[in-house]
Amino acid sequence: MLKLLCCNKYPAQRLTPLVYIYSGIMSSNSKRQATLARFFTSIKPSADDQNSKTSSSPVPPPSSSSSSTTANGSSPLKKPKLSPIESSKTDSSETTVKQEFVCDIPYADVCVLFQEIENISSRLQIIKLCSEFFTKAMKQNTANLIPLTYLFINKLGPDYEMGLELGLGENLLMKTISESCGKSLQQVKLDYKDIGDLGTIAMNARNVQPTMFKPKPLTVGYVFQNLKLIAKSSGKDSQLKKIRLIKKLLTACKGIEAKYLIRSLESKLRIGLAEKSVLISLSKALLINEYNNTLDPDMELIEKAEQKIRDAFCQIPNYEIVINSCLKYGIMNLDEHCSLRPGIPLKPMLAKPTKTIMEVFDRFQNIHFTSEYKYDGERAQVHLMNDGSMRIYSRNGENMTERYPEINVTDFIKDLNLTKSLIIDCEAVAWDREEKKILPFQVLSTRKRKDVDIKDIKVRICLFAFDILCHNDEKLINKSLRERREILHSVTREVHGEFTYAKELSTNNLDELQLFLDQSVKDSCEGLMVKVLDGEDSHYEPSKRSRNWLKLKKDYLDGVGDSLDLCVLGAFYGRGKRTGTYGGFLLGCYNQDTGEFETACKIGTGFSDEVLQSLYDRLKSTTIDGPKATYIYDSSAQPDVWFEPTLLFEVLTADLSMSPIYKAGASTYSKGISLRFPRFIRLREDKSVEEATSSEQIIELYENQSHVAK
Ligand SMILES: Nc1ncnc2c1ncn2[C@@H]1O[C@H](COP(=O)(O)OP(=O)(O)OP(=O)(O)O)[C@@H](O)[C@H]1O
Ligand SMILES: [Mg+2]
Ligand SMILES: [Mg+2]
Repeated sequence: MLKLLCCNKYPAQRLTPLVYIYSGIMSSNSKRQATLARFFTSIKPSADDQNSKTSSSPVPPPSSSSSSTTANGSSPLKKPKLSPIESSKTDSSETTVKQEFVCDIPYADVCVLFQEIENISSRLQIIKLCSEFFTKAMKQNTANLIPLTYLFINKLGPDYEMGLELGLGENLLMKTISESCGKSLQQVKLDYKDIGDLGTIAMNARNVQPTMFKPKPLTVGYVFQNLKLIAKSSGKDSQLKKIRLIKKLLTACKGIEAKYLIRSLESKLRIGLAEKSVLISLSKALLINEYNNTLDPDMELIEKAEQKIRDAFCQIPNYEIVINSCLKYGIMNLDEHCSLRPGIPLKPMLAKPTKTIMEVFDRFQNIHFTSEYKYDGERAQVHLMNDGSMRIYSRNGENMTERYPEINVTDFIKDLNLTKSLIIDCEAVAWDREEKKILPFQVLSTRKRKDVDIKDIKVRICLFAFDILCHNDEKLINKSLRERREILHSVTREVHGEFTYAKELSTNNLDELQLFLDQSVKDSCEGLMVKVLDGEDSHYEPSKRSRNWLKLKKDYLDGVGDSLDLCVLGAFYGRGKRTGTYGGFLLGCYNQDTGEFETACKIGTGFSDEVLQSLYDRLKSTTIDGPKATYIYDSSAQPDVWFEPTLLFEVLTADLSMSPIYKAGASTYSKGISLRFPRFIRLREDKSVEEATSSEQIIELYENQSHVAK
């Protein structure tokens, strides 16, 4: 049915003969391909096409924000649009893409597809449906791919662009559904207890609601732009603005649309569509398009293409740029044209935990390695751009430049005539200027995160640099660490107490390494980072938790080797001294395959009275009536109150054990894994809840315990 829908709606017949004529002259020359692609995408539709489109997809609701609609509400159907090849530059100079998305595809078609996906479990079948959908959509206009991809992966743009997060809370959504679908709030709440899905509740309510005027069909472009407006609503009336915009969309919803609209607003489609499947489908559609529909790519080729997209995305986490580069240069040539650039935060390389120095030696037998102090602050990726401006990004790509107004990267550059741009990887650490020493992480976390006025800064920071990833637009990640270090030292200079290099030692003597580890702790560090120094294994691997970087944290050597960052899912009321606040919390890890939170432990140790009070003040407004459908828990371990997932605790554990009650990793193991004697260390403000320790990581830590490994 979907096939029919798509075929009728986006007629390809007119393209087909041209494809055949031109396929004879196609070569791998990407420029020629781009010219042809431009030609194909700019073909004006015939009157027939327009009519068939008009009959199946009438005018979208008028909106000042919808550029696909004219003032009188008529749709400029398939007017010749610029393909992304023309409308969006992907030159290395470009850092932000200011293109509004026009996409006339009926939103109902997307929802029909979502429903089909929800009803099937075969990943291959899902990929087939998605890639067919993308292929059809591309025939109409290749630019359609961008809003579609974002809708499919529950995002509105790159993570590093501020203000594009949805994930609206259920209280706001319940209020809006009640107001726009003619149900009392109490009834919506009761239904929610019963059904557990606001999307279904909104759909059911919409479908029995009498409507005076037949709403105009929604298009993908219109929905996408309004979702963006909702996410971007800020200021004192932001809640009202959001509600108004959601109502406008909801009243235009028909059939199953309200269900998926509400779920998109929650940023959880819950149809079992993993981002990986979307990327494979996207790769397939791009390959088919690239070969002008003459190729039926096999899985091996598709997975190769998908890997290219993933690799590019780790360096430029922006689907718009990555997709446009695929269209312009060809997916297999992506690595030559789409790589890291100053101004866009690449995904940082991560390390694997180890529990003993011996483990390090086992891993790095016959390998040149180097050790650096592991500073305990926050990751800071410092960018200098060609226009002389600078940015500092956090571990998850958040722009933190405002947080550090006292930092001026040009102060640390040896010769500004020779260095126009760069990206360096550092740890920002609180620094005592009088005593000239490192201050604990807790001091750093007292600094405001936003709107920092340089006059008010009490806690100064020092940047400890440990890597350089790009210099004068030349990417350095495929050079050895030894070479990168040399470049770092040759282009920057130390400014005491503001910018220094991470202390390093290259030795393969066990005693010397032990002394260096002990010294690092005396010097207020967490331990060491041990890294491969030469050869391919020492290349910088964006976003990878690599075995080529090992962390050795002194405090955790007796436990599982590392701390864990778990999401707060619920709480238990305090008794005795803790009456009036929460006395304990239910924590969970994040399953990246399913998007679910799996309970891992109850925690009540490590909190001061002040911390408990501030946690109470902060968490009580995130209370929800019952557990979310994405919480995997056992009924014997239910907390007194449940929360929206908003906050991570960094916790320490004596060890990990199999549990009859907790569910971490339970989708892979017959039983779940839980933390024994968990202890709160601190809040993890620089990670989003999806960046919580994953179920996969917990399984790995569990299996690495000596008694389990045996
Ligand atoms: N010399 C160094 N080289 C690399 N990273 C360092 C160094 N010194 C400090 N770091 C910090 O250590 C971090 C890795 O260890 P850490 O245990 O703090 O990770 P995390 O932020 O808790 O993330 P995860 O637990 O997911 O790995 C890096 O992301 C970086 O912020
Ligand atoms: Mg750290
Ligand atoms: Mg950690």
